[in-house]
Amino acid sequence: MTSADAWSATPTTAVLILADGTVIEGQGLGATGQSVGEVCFNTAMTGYEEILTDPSYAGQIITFTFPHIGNVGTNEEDIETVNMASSSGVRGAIFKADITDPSNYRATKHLDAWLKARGIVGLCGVDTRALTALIRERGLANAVIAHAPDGVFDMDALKQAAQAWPGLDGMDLAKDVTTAQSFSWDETPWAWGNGYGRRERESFNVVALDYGIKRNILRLLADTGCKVTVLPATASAQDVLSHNPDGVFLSNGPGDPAATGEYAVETIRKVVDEGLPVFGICLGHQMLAIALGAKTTKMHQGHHGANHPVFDRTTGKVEITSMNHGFAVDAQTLPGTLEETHVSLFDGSNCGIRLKDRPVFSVQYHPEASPGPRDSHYLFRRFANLMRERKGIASEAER
Ligand SMILES: NC(=O)CC[C@H](N)C(=O)O
Repeated sequence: MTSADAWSATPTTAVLILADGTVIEGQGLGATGQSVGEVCFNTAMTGYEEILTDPSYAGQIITFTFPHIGNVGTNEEDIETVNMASSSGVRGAIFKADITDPSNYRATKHLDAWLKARGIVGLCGVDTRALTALIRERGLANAVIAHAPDGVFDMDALKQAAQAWPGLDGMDLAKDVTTAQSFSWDETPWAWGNGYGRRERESFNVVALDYGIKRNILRLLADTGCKVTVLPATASAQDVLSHNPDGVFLSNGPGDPAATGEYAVETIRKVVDEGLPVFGICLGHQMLAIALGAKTTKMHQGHHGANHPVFDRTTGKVEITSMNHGFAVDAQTLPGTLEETHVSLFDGSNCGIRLKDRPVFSVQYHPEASPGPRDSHYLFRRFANLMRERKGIASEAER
């Protein structure tokens, strides 16, 4: 069937079809073809390139609520993906307005061409407010996004594909985006890119477990004085300990933490038992919680944006954070050994934990931002202080 409307000046060349049969029509951008995933919405007003290259979005189609996306083009420095060999990132992108020509001195490519080159299907000319309202009402939805320049779509087949997709619940995607080989961050060509990491090194030897790690995490760890060795998600505790780390970092990543737990949980548990300082972000936070006896749940609409207020129970301070998660740690299931340190001021959901008797802590949000505010960068310094403490070195100011 053709859905191009003879009365419309802009014929339909791309569609989004939700598993319940809802059809949203617009104009295609980026790659042609079709892709299946969970539709979420991100409320950030800046940083679309960093969002689109965050490996945690694997299996998801992002609706940008900010209407003008693409105005500053794209460049090589704002890519957050570290494992460039991984192809399984974001599944699609939805914008309100068509993409204008870039107007920024850093731009090297138009977002449309960039999406095409990365195989990301795009849809624009859509009422993103209505789509966001729909997701808020009905919850995160499985869907197919399709782009066909001739405007010909097999709607039934697309709907069936959306219905047949099992969804993120129970899906392990960290194994798809993690690095195949361990590597040292210092030796990667982009490590020194953005002015981070130039600080004189202290001798912190940090192992980062890569479940879908972002570049800015590595930059900030380096900036805090860490020499970072990145290991694949499936690394055993023995692998981790063979590097003789001063601390272990658990990264963000895509998919359902409960499904990722199989190989990661045992490693995390053993590392914690060793008494090593541990710092986890997002998926790393969720898996740390699972490893220590708590449970995670799927959220109704998730948190994706750059202005989420979080309350730090330990200091009484509020920080504005960057978030990207569709699962959350159920605070009701935290064992007595764990303390809830941070909560979301939007919905009260858990945003941070720490072990009462060990140097182990994690947060649900993204202190590395990229994009987003820098309020939470202090957590990297907190991690460094835990390592200093263990080595008998005096702590430095967190903020
Ligand atoms: N950014 C992340 O690490 C996301 C964690 C997990 N995949 C979630 O959606 O909750």
